[in-house]
Amino acid sequence: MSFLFAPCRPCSPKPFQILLISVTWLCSSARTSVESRPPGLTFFFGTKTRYEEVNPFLQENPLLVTGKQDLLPNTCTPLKIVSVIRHGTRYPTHKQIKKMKKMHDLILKQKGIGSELVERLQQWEMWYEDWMDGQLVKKGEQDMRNLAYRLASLFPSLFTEERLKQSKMTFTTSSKHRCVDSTKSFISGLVHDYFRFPQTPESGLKDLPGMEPVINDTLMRFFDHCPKFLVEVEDNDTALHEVDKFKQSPEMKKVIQKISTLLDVPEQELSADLIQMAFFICSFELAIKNIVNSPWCSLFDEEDARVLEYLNDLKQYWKRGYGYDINSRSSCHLFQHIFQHLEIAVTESKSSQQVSIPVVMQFGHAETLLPLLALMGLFKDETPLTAENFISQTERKFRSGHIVPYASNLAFVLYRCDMAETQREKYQVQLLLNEQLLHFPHSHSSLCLFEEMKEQYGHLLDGCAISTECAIVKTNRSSEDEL
Ligand SMILES: O=P(O)(O)O[C@H]1[C@H](OP(=O)(O)O)[C@@H](OP(=O)(O)O)[C@H](O)[C@@H](O)[C@H]1OP(=O)(O)O
Repeated sequence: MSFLFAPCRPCSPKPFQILLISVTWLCSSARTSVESRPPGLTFFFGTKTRYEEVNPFLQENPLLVTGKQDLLPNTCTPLKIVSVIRHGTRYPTHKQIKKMKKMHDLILKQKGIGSELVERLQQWEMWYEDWMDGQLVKKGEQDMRNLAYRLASLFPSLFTEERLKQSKMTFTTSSKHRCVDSTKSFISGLVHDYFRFPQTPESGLKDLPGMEPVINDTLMRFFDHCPKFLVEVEDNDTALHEVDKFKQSPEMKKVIQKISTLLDVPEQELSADLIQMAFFICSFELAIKNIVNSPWCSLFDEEDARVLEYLNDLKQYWKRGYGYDINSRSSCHLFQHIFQHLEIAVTESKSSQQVSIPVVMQFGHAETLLPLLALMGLFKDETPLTAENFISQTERKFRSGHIVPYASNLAFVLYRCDMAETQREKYQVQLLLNEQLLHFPHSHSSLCLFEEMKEQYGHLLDGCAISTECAIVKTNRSSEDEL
């Protein structure tokens, strides 16, 4: 979907603005058709972005497979697919739901006749409840079922009924309920939607050996098991100082002023966090309920959306991406695990054996994918994202909403090419992100010889031991030095 210009801002009823009201009315009436379509903010929601934003054709047909022409020619046979998949669309976390209530209460306590927008916001029902806490929503289940159907359709020689029955597919997941439920939905999409096994209560997945999710947080939540990351980033209040600084930036202050005027709420009662939360309510209403004209969206225009997107991207950059080396280094075990799967398949193929596990599906979080992508050098900008360079980073590569929306997925596909002129060229790997070809940074090609990949990433295979990378190094300063 080409994002549309933002909906008109309803203006507050002040006498001197009669002329502006009439102009604004004309503007809004001209844009009524825009109001009836998704607001022009949908590609700025960062990690709260719908999957459909990166593949807009899915809005019309969620089962449409478009990438077949991008795959290797029939002279090359897919041997294995290893994927890392973010869970589907989810509810806000309880942390965010608390902020939602605070923001909505600020608006509810407004007395007298406010603007039409304030009234719409006051009439809006705060339907989010603490129990939701990041759980997968129905749309998220559908995200996963549809993704399973599309991946199987893209690689029918890998996703065969025979392999399904012989439990030659593995499904590993983070322990978080949204990931476990995403895995179950993905499997159900394969079994019932793609292979069309009858979906009856008794035809549970238990009848299919090996079709149960296996929880492995060492792999899918590696950041929780890396002491150096926990101490230096997760539990370090100063780690996100660039995020904190941007919350006080001129760009953010301008957004706060705008919202203060629109809501007639004193600026000192607002904050970047609360305004980001209002922006996220717009995203959740769209992603979860497909509400395209939420009053929360009418608070923002594209200029605001770009600032709020950058605030979220700064968090992801410094907490999950290139901000600190440990963010990506903590994902080495996952990368090595993926590569090992490919290497085993090459070995099996070279000895003319059947590939033992041709399908490896792994379900995690945005914070599983972002460090892994950073480790591979993907979406790296020349200049770090900071609180000071919002303007110059307008065309940045690191835009979390374009990389890790809900249901985002990174796939390594191993092929055997029998017509290859040399043994070195026989095994090749294609990289796909969100079902689209992704170029390896070292070659700017989406195709890499397996041997070349081994050479390019050898430093991660041999020189990145989690026990060393995640160890907390005690400084040898004496206690006096620390006084
Ligand atoms: O700001 P919230 O609470 O939504 O942040 C979540 C993470 O959501 P995200 O920032 O990625 O939109 C959530 O990642 P997800 O991929 O599972 O949605 C993460 O698991 C959760 O712990 C929160 O991350 P945080 O870094 O602890 O804020």
